[in-house]
Amino acid sequence: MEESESESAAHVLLLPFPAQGHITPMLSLAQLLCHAGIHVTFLSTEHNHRLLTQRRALSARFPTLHFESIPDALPPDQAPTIHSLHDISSSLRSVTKPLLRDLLITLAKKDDESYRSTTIRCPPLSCVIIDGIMCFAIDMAEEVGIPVFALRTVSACSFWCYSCIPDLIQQGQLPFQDQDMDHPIKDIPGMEALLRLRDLPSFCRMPIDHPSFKFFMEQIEAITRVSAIILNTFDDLEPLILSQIATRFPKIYTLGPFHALLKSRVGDDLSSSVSSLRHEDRRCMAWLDSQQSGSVIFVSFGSLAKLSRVQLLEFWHGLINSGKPFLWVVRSDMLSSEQEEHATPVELKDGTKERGYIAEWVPQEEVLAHKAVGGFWTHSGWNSTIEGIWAGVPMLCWPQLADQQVNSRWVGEGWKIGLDMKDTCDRSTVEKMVRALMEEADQREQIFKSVHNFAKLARHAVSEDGSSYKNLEKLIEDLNEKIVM
Ligand SMILES: O=c1ccn([C@@H]2O[C@H](COP(=O)(O)OP(=O)(O)O[C@H]3O[C@H](CO)[C@@H](O)[C@H](O)[C@H]3O)[C@@H](O)[C@H]2O)c(=O)[nH]1
Repeated sequence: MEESESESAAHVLLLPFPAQGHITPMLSLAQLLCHAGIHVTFLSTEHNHRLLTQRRALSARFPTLHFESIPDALPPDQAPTIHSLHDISSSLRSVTKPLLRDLLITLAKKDDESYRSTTIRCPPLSCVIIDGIMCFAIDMAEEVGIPVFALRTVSACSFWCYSCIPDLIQQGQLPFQDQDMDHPIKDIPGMEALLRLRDLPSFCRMPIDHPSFKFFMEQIEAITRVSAIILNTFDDLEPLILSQIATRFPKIYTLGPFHALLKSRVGDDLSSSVSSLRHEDRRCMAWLDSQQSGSVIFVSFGSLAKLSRVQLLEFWHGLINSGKPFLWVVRSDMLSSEQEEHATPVELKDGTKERGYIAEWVPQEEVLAHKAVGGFWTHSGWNSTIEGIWAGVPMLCWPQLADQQVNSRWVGEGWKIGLDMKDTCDRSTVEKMVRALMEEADQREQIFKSVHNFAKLARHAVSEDGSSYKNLEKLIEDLNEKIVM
């Protein structure tokens, strides 16, 4: 192969947080930048590097995309889930952080040796884009003198809510104890009439000295030091909140929905599975083909959610009692650790045959686009939410962690594109909510109208005249300019 050289002089290191919901948007961003000729070093922890089986295909498609790995302290056989945010963040700090410093120094040198073997000449590192919860990397990049941007993989409304937590503490609204969970939160600008205590990010339910609370507070403080924020949202979805964020973060690039912008810019032939850390059960697509249009409720709680056996069975009974056909992603690591980890209750699988399909992992974007799917029961992870909006599918929300509490409130009461059933999980509520989402004509029509409107706005955002498309051009220009400066 002849030696070629990319036109871009920019070389960006992308540092995702090691979990599916963070790797997927970061890898979409990597492809968008490489498509514009920018050199990208995509740095995963060793464990996830091995699981990214499509690395070769991606590097062949994008010659300026380089995959690198960095050790963490997790056992090699550990499933790709976070058992504890605290464990993973302390392993990143103790093991990954010092190595990252050495890597940044190496990549920042001109004529870097590590790329001599490749056919593309790679310029010295010019920018680091970290996941917004990998803030320990800011110190390293500052030390080496490289600008840092942050990709925040949550919605703008969640990001803004996180940013306002220090204010709520200062005003004495947090921490809260034995208070009515429906107590309104009035002091988050832009969402005055919307949130209740139960809608705040889940760590707000913990004592202020809990490691998770401290972890998030550190990130909230540190992220104010980055030069720019990138968000997987689009301007027409969260305009008021984005203007609030701009009062504290002057440089924001909204590029969402990432997966749709990727298809719009790079092409339709890309599989949505390139970033998957798990094996997909594609047989579910044939099962969907056999179902009536709009009849199926798709149930997926993302890559991290844990359920107790009681919750799992309540959900299952509720689904069965609703009488709706369902496609349900039940990961083998989904039962909480004190339960039998790798057991899906036999009762559940056997009893499902006639009424639904249970899968370990599915091609979610394809499933949401299938005509048989008429509703999406989700944990309100941001990727799932924005994928649901893009697909125009009404949502039922059962949030569990972190930002999910905020997203589900916005889905139910902000955007009115679904129903929020947070903090409940008994079978009769599940049955009632599934029926309400799938059957109640007036309500369904309202939700449909609203979600279809946002799906239309999302299509505009990623088109050539749209905000996300233009913001990407601006980002590329700015990344390239940094080299000249
Ligand atoms: O069978 C499945 C199930 C999920 N997915 C994909 O996995 C991703 C899941 O992401 P998300 O919906 O955001 O959920 P989590 O995996 O829980 O993501 C974590 O990261 C998100 C982004 O920061 C946060 O919003 C969540 O709260 C946090 O739990 C999505 O792209 C899905 O399409 C599949 O491809 N197949």
